[in-house]
Parts: sequence; structure tokens; C-alpha cells
Amino acid sequence: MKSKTKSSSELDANEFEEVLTLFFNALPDPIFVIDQTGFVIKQLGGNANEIYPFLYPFKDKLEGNNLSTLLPSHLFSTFMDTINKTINDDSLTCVDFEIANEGNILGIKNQWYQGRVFPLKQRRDDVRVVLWIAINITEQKLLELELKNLAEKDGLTGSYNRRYFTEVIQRSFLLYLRDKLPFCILMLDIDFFKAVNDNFGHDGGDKLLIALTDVFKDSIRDIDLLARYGGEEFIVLLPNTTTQKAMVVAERIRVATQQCNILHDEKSITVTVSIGVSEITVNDTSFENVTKRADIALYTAKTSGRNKVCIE
Ligand SMILES: Nc1nc2c(ncn2[C@@H]2O[C@H](COP(=O)(O)OP(=O)(O)OP(=O)(O)O)[C@@H](O)[C@H]2O)c(=O)[nH]1
Repeated sequence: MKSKTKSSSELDANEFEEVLTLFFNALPDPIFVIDQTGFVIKQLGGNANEIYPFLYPFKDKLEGNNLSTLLPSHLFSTFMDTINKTINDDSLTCVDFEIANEGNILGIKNQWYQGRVFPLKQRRDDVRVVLWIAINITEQKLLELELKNLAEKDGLTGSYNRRYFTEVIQRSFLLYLRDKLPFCILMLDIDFFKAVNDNFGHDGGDKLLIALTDVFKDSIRDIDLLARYGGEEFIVLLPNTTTQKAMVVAERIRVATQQCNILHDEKSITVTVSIGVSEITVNDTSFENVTKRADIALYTAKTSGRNKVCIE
């Protein structure tokens, strides 16, 4: 009987594995074989040190160790949740994660990765196993963050812009309809701002707007939302707040503004602010009813002498 002989173009299993290992090792993205306990069975590829700086410090320490000893606890949880989901669903799972790189020897800042995790049929000591490919997506993430920033923030002061504010107040209004969670609005307008520009130049005016943004932020809680509404007009959303408390916050902002003193070309600039306050009511049919009342209150503050807090 004629036995099957290997032709010169065929590889035996060992040779084939050798080629595959060479191939994987040449890949810039690291690939890990990890079991369901978080034990790293094998690491392949990941040779682009500049885009995989997280591998650099323990390049040779990954294999044979558990992720729990390699990753910070919050990342370890993310990895284990992803591995369990991949195995339970028996399908590809994708997860984005960020790795902090402070003090990294390569001087590279935080990096974002996407883990693409595939379930494998193989087991290690009866434990299921996955293939984890980590792809560096930092540039894409930074671009996304920059676009988000451009869409939501005001270029001069870094506070939120009117468009973002409108989105948030719309949601607050819907929450109010559902849960009756009250909220208040403060409409702020700097007094005689034109005179600041006239006396100190547009640069001086800009510098003041930036300084006042900090003053306003320092006077509100983290959950409150400050936005630049127009030129020298700002608006604050105070969630879960009723009129009485909103008046206290408005008064705090008014006093802090009066006390703010900035230097520009060795001259000091001081201003005051007028503030209109309003609270959502059961009769309101849109968030615009609330902002309209704050605007009317602001007008009253302006026409009754400025540097005042009024309510409507
Ligand atoms: N420097 C600077 N000025 C701005 C900016 N946006 C708007 N302004 C100026 O803000 C001034 C607003 O003037 P007005 O609307 O007359 O109001 P006001 O002088 O503050 O007077 P009252 O609001 O009535 O107290 C105008 O001179 C605008 O040019 C900005 O981004 N930077």
C-alpha cells in the first residue's frame, strides 16, 4: 500500500505552529490567551512599544501570571466581566478601556485600547479560555473627546455652551414631569460690560469673562451646570433645588462677582452682575417657560438698579 508522503509545499503540524507563532509575534497588537480565572496562558505580538507602553514594564512577566497581579483593581474587574460575558454569550465581545501611564518610562500619556475578545473551544485544567486582542485606539478616542468638547463647550471660557445647556435642561424638564424633581434657573448678565471693553479693550473684557467663569463655578455645586448663554450672559441650572436655596446661591454669586478684582495692563477691573431667578412650576409646558421667567426677572434686576437678584 502506498503511504501518503509530505509534498515540498506542505507543512507538518510543528512547522505550521512555528509559522503561526512567528506571524503572531510580528503583529504590533498584543494578543493574549487568558483563562476564565484571569490567568495569562500566552502572550503573542505587541511589539510596537510606542503604542503599547502598558506592556513595556512587564513585557516578560505576563505569561504565567494572573491579571489580578498585573492590573489595577478597576481594570481587573472590567477584564473579568468581559471574559465572563464572552464565554457566557459564546461570541465576540468588544470593550474600550483606558490605561493610565503617569510616570511611564517612555513618557507616553494615558492610552485607550479596544479589547476584542473571542471565546476558544480549548480549556486549561477544565477552565474555559479566550483570545484577547488589544488594539490601540488612543488617537480615535482623543479625536472623539476633542469633537465632544468643541460641540459642548464655549471656546473662550471653557464653560458649557448654550446648545449643551438646552439639551440638559430639556432632560431636567422631562425628569420633572416624571418625578416632580424641582429645579431652578439663574440668568446672569454682567453689568455695563460694554464699558469694560471700552475702557480696557476687548482683551481686558475677555480676561474678565474667563475670571468670572471661575468665580461662578466656585459658587455652585458640582452637580449644577454653568453655561455661557451669550456674549456676557451666563445661565446656571440648579437641579433638585427650590427657590429659597436658589436665591441663596444667586446672592453668593452676586457678592463673589462684586469682590472679584482682576489686573489687566496693571489696571484693576471690577464689575457687578444682575441675576434673574426662576423655578419650574406645575403649569409649565416647556423648559422655555422657566428660562423666560428668569429672563424677565433679570430685566427687573437691570431696570431696578443692577447688581441685584430678582425672582419671577
Ligand atoms: N470682550 C468681550 N466682549 C464681549 C463678548 N461678547 C459680547 N461682548 C460685549 O459685551 C457688551 C454687552 O453690552 P450691552 O449689551 O450693551 O450690555 P452692558 O454694557 O453689559 O450693559 P447692561 O447689560 O445693560 O448692564 C458688548 O459691548 C459686546 O461687544 C466677548 O466674548 N468678549
